[in-house]
Amino acid sequence: MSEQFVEVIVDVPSMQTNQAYTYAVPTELINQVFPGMRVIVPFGNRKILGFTTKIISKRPDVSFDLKNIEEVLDLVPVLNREMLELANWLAKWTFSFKISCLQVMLPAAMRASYNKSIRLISTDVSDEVKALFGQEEELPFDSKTLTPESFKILSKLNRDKKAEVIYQVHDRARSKKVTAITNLLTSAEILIQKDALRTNAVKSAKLLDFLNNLGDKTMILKEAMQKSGLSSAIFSQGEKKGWLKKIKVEKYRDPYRDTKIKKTEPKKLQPAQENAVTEINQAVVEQKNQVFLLQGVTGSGKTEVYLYTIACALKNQRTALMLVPEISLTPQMVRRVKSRFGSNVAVLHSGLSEGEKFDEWRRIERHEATVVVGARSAVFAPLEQIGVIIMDEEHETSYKQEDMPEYNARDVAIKRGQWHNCPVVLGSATPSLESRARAQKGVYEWLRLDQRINGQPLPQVNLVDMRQELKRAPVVDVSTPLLEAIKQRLKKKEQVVLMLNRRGYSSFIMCRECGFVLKCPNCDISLTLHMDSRSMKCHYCGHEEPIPQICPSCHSKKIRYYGTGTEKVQQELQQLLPDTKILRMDVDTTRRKGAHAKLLQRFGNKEAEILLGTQMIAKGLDFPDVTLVGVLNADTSLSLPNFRSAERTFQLLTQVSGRAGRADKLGEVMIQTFNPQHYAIQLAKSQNYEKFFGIEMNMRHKGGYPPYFFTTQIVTSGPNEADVAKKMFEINGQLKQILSKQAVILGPTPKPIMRINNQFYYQLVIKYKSEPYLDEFLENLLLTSQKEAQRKLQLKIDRDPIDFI
Ligand SMILES: Nc1ncnc2c1ncn2[C@@H]1O[C@H](COP(=O)(O)OP(=O)(O)OP(=O)(O)O)[C@@H](O)[C@H]1O
Ligand SMILES: [Zn+2]
Ligand SMILES: [Zn+2]
Repeated sequence: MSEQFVEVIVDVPSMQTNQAYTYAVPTELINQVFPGMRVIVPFGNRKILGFTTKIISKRPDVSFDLKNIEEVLDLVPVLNREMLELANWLAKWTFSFKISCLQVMLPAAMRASYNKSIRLISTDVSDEVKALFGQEEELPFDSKTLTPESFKILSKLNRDKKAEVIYQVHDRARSKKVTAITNLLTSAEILIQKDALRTNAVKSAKLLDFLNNLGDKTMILKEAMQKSGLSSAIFSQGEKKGWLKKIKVEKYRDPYRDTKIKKTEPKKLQPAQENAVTEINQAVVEQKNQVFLLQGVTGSGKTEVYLYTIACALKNQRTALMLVPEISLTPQMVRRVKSRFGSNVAVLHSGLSEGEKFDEWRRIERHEATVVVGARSAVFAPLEQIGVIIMDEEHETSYKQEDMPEYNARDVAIKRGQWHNCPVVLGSATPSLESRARAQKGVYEWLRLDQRINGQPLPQVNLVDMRQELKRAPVVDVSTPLLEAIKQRLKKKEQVVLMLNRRGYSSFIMCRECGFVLKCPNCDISLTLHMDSRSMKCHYCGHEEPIPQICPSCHSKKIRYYGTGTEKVQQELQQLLPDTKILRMDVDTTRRKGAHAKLLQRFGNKEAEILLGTQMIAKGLDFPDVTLVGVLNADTSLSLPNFRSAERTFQLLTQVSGRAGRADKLGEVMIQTFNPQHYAIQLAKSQNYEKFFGIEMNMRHKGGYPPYFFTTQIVTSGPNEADVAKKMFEINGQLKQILSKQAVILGPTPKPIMRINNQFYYQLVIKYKSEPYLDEFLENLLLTSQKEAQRKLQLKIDRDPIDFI
């Protein structure tokens, strides 16, 4: 008799379970299991989800009995060979567990949910316990639904073997079903039924006519009611008479069902665009894997270039993947792509519900959508035969995921380009130093768009020296020159965008008498003032408390808030400009689903003159009437202890400046700064990326930072500071033995925010050029660190970290 076995990666994120486990396939499932399917398997005393990675037809040589897989959740594999190999690579590259890499590729709805319940297996229990169960045989067993006391009692029962815990696995992936009708009658039968009707049975006659027209098609009931003008009761009667059948059919949850999008035609390309398109399309047609850096100033028509290359891929029977940062997935952007490629487009971003994401994913998987536009995780979209991969704003840090697996979508995009033999286009007005340096060396093909469309000049950028302003007037957020400029634009009925740079910045409370600052009790960070909820909140652990009226330390009443929040600026501005409508866009006003899109739409409809926001307004916006952009505080991101802070600041200022004067009206930018001499600010003023690149590369060279050196960061955390520090010094010692003289170790040091949620964080950073033993050492480190779970120590390894803070 033939036997089958499968290798399964189980849903237990730990190093010990990082290797595949072998299970037997029960007879009834033989030849129904393939690599890349989700299965439910017994594991210890539980049942859990797993992914099959390999089918084996020969019994493995082991001394123990192999357990059977319990259930197969998928009819066809949900991960193909490319994805399985990509997951292996990703796990190694990012020092992550295989299961985390497999899960990250699928929509959240396809992860299993686990329920635990507890059941009594002994009658010898206290009255307290009996009361707890009441009439119930089982109770849900988790610390969220139970009170802490009940949870303790039940846990003890389990330890005393008087109760058992039952584990259940659920597949959360559900398609949406709606009622549809099918006709059960032939035309001849319809005639007979009609003849038999009484003359006043008008509605039945109408239904029969409708069915006759419907023929053998299936129609969603709602639509049938609309088309026929008949009520659902009439259709139900028809069902009883045996004329029609009601069935359930699947309906995609379409996030864009309410948006009507007109078809648009490609624009006539300008010469620089033409040149870029020709180069990229040649690679598309020849199926040549090549990475392009498309460096184009803001408003130079990069997006139009992307659309041309997507069209070329489709013409060659291939698909296309376009990645954009979450924040620029604006309705404007989606509209631009959908208006060109219609229902071929699937959109994936975090604003969609779990169900919508699942349905978009399946449209791609079933080849019903051939163009994907999406944020970071869309890089794993299950497209086949990819003809071109595009990454807009390639320098954006949001392409890097913070949690395991800590991947950079740029690396994954390039990897997928190799698999599909297709070009990868990295686009930006301010490329990351890494990419720009590779273009210089010829590793990437370098394409440039140096002019704005129609030869429009880049906006004039002026600096406002806030040190001078301070001498003239007390602290204000909006300086006199900026306020004057705003007033002028308002007079001309033009629009203004104001940005408050909040990176590493927040408003906090300080006592003017004794200097006391209100801090989070769990973290080493001051609490942030939130006017909307009238409370102080910790941005790291969520702790919340009332705003103090008197200083908790010296009881003085002179406690007040410092720093600038968008709300405070809005209030201040509203007082200065009472008749002006100001829209505020920040985390607080965009929390609700679709709020981001609505705010932009209102601004686009000119319902407000001023859009005031955090960096989320810096990207992608294309509004023709915006002629003034103001930056309230250019410096906050400069002062962060981060080797990329100049690069970040330059990029942000250039991006936001690019929002001004994009159509036929001239644009102007005003940047308020305390460091007008700083090269990042000066070069943002002259909008000279190339010069900035030269200076910054020099700085990186001197400091030994990327792109000259690679970096890897190791972070250990735990509840006991001494344990954490000891572990880090231990690692430091081991590293010194395997690293060459060329490598440098920074640290170990406490992280700038050392304590978060009562966990202590220490880090060290390795800077290196080429270290043959490093990867293996780090993999081993991860493996052994798992055994330290008793001391509750956590270890995280981050290759190419975005920053060290
Ligand atoms: N060939 C063209 N002819 C006419 N208009 C064009 C052409 N290409 C692009 N445009 C228009 O010019 C404007 C700017 O183009 P686009 O948004 O593609 O620039 P971008 O380089 O992506 O800008 P940013 O990086 O600032 O977001 C858009 O309104 C776009 O419709
Ligand atoms: Zn906190
Ligand atoms: Zn005080």
